Amino acid sequence: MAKPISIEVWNPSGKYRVVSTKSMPGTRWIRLLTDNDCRLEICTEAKTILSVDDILALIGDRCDAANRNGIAVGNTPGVLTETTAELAASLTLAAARRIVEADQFMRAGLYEGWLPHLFVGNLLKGQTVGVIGAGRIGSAYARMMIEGFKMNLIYYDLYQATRLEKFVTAYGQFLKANGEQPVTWKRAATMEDVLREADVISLHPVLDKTTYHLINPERLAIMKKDAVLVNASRGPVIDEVALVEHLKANPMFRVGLDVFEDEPYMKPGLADMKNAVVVPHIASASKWTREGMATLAALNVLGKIKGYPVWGNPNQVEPFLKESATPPPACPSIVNGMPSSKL
Ligand SMILES: NC(=O)c1ccc[n+]([C@@H]2O[C@H](COP(=O)([O-])OP(=O)(O)OC[C@H]3O[C@@H](n4cnc5c(N)ncnc54)[C@H](O)[C@@H]3O)[C@@H](O)[C@H]2O)c1
Ligand SMILES: O=C(O)[C@H](O)CO
Repeated sequence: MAKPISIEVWNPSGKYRVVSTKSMPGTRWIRLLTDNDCRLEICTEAKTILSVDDILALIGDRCDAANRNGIAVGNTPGVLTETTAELAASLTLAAARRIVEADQFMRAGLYEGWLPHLFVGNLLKGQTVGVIGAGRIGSAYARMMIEGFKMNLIYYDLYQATRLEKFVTAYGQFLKANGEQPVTWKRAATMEDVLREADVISLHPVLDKTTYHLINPERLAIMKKDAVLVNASRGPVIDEVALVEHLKANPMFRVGLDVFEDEPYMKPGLADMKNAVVVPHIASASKWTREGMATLAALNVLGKIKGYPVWGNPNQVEPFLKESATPPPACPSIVNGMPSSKL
């Protein structure tokens, strides 16, 4: 039997019991629930990852009907795209321009004056950015790198990224009309083509059996020796043991990682590699996104309680996020199609 889990309770006399496994940023999500007759229990345990036993202890045996009939599962896809893409772009720059190494050098008091060879890195302008998985985040990242740094694009996806291609074509024409070198795009026939050609490669596929260890020793071997590899998708997309070996053998090869194969742990040796920039799964950690996630999660719960239908497009959720407006009568995103009457 797991030990009791500490909680903070809002609106104790509320009719509907809502359990949040984490405290979340902002207060709108709390207000939305408590103003609508919910008793909100927020887990206040210091540990970040709750075990299944912990979650069972939190939910307790008071959700029998929900357990028997199946529980609606909601998510919050509409607010993560740009924030996650921006972190991938930050990792790209940090790795290409050796920001973390240089920062550590400076703080260690090692700087004795300007030197031509001090922390020389890679220029992005005019180079090729490779995107594997050109969905929502991959496409947003590609646009940032193309528009921001005038990089050419090569991408690999199972589907054609038509809007992205149109954007690059139009931006290329704009640059040309202004007397600048136009940017170009190419849809690669194979993932290997991207790995061979690109100077920067950012991974944005879903994690499934087709993308597990997508980056393996053979594929690392075909990448440019001074390439930059970024992963803000899911850790197991990279064979991290192979990556550590590759980083050791190729000091000019750099990576930026937001996610790890055995999260929260890193594979042995990774933490010692100066050519790796590592951050603790913070890609979605902007105030706007995290407050948006909390609000959308609360509205999924409320929508189910009130019997609202599911919103038509879970990626277009602006009407739910306006502080001053009443949210639409809908669940922003329910992924298992559980009807409201089942609650
Ligand atoms: N680090 C974070 O905090 C964070 C935040 C949000 C999402 N994510 C992760 O980012 C990734 C992308 O999310 P998204 O919202 O853009 O998803 P998405 O579904 O919009 O895009 C994923 C793309 O991957 C493509 N794909 C699937 N299998 C592939 C394969 N074998 N090879 C190449 N492409 C393939 C799909 O066709 C799709 O275009 C996911 O893995 C998601 O879990 C991470
Ligand atoms: O990785 C993700 O999907 C988000 O950052 C957390 O939900």
